[in-house]
Amino acid sequence: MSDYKNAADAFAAWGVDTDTALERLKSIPISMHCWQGDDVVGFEKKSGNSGGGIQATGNHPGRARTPDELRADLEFSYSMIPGNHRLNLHAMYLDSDETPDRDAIEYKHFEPWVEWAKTQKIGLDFNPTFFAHDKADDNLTLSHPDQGIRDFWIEHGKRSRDIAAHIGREMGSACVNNIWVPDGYKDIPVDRLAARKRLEASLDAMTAPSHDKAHLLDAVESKLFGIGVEACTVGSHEFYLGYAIRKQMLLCLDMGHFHPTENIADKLSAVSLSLDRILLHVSRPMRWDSDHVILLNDDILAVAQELVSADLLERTSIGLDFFDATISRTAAWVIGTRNMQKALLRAMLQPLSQLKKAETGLDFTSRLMMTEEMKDLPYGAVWSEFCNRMDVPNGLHLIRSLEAYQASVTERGV
Ligand SMILES: C[C@H](O)[C@H](O)[C@@H](O)C(=O)CO
Ligand SMILES: [Mn+2]
Repeated sequence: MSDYKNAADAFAAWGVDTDTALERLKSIPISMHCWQGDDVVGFEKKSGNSGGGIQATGNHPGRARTPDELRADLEFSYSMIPGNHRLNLHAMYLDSDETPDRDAIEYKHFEPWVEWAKTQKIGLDFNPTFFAHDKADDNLTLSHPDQGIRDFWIEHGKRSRDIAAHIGREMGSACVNNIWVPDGYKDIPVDRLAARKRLEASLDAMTAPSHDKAHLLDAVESKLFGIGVEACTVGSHEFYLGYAIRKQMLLCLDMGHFHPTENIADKLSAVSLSLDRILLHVSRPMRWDSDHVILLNDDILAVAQELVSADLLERTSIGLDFFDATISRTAAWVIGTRNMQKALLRAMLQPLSQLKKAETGLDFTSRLMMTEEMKDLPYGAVWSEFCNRMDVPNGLHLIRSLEAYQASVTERGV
C-alpha cells in the first residue's frame, strides 16, 4: 500500500477525508509579496532614505535588480509551489522607462506586470508605497502637519487605487490595495489626536473616489511600532480597526505588528464579527517586526486553525510579508509559501466536529487528548501526495531544485 493510502486510512479513522482536504487546499491562493525578491528596494530612481522602520538585512548573492530578473525568479518560485497563487506588487516596483514621481504614477507603468501575470495565470494585488522617498523622511506622510506633503501622498494613494482598480478589471479578479503608512514619532508626542485626525482626513480624501468592489478591495494595515517611531504609531490597531469597520474596508493584520506575545490567531474570529473581509500579512517577528521567513511553527498553525475552524477562508485574503537577504531569496519565497499551505492543510485535516463537540460539552480532557494524539498523524504523506498531484517537487528533489536555481543567479552579486 502506498504511503498516501496508509495516511488516508489513518485520517479516515478520525473521520477525516484527506482527498477533500487536498481539493480544498488547491483552491486557496496565497499572495506572494514581490519585495522578498529584491530586499524591498524597488525599481525607481531613489529619492529618500526613509525605510519606514522596515529593514532587510544580509548580502546573499542573487538579488533581482530588474523587473525581468524579478519575474524570472517569481516564475521559478511559483513552479515550486503547488496551486495557483497571486503576486502582491508595491508601487515602487513599476516597470517603465519613464521615471514618474509617486504622485504621477499611472496604470501604464505597471502594464508589463499585468501582461505577465495573465500569461502566468496568477492574480495581482497592489500597495501604494509611502516610504523610501524624501517626502517620507520625517516618518510622516498622510499625517504630516504640512498640507503640501499630505497632498502629495494623498495623490499617490488615489493613483494607486486607480491603478489597482484597473488591474482588478483587467485580471477579472478584485485587486486588494493595501494601505500602510509608516507615520509615527520617535519620542513621546503631546498631541496624538491631531496626528490621528490628519491621518483620518487624508485617508478619507484618498479613498473618496468610489470603485467597483469587484475590481478593488481597499485594505488598511495597522502597526505597533517601527524603528525610529518607537513612541507612537499614528495608524495603530485601534485606529484602523475602527476605520475599517466604519468604511467597510479590509483590515490587514500583520503578524509582526503587535506585542511580541500576541498572536493574531486570537483576533481573527473577533474582528470577523464586524468586518466582511480580512487581509493577512503572514510574517515571523523575532523580538520585533523582523520579518523572518515563516516557519511551520505554532504561530502559523494557530492562524490556519482559526481560519478553518471559524470558516474564514472565503473571507480572508492571505498575503505574506517577510524578507531575508541572508539566504536565497527564491528559496525564502518557496519555503514560506509552502509553510503557509502546510499549516492550512493541517488545519483542514482536523476532526473539527468532534473537537467542537468536546469543547461545547466542556469535555476538555477529550479535546486535549485528541489535539495531542493528532500530532502523530502522517501529515507528511498527505503533503507529499499534494505535491505529486500538483506536479511540484518535494523533499530532497525540492532542495536540489532550489539550490540549482540559486546557483544560476549567484553571478548577479548582491
Ligand atoms: C513592504 C510592506 O508594505 C511592509 O512590509 C508593510 O506591509 C509592513 O508590514 C511594514 O512593517
Ligand atoms: Mn505588513
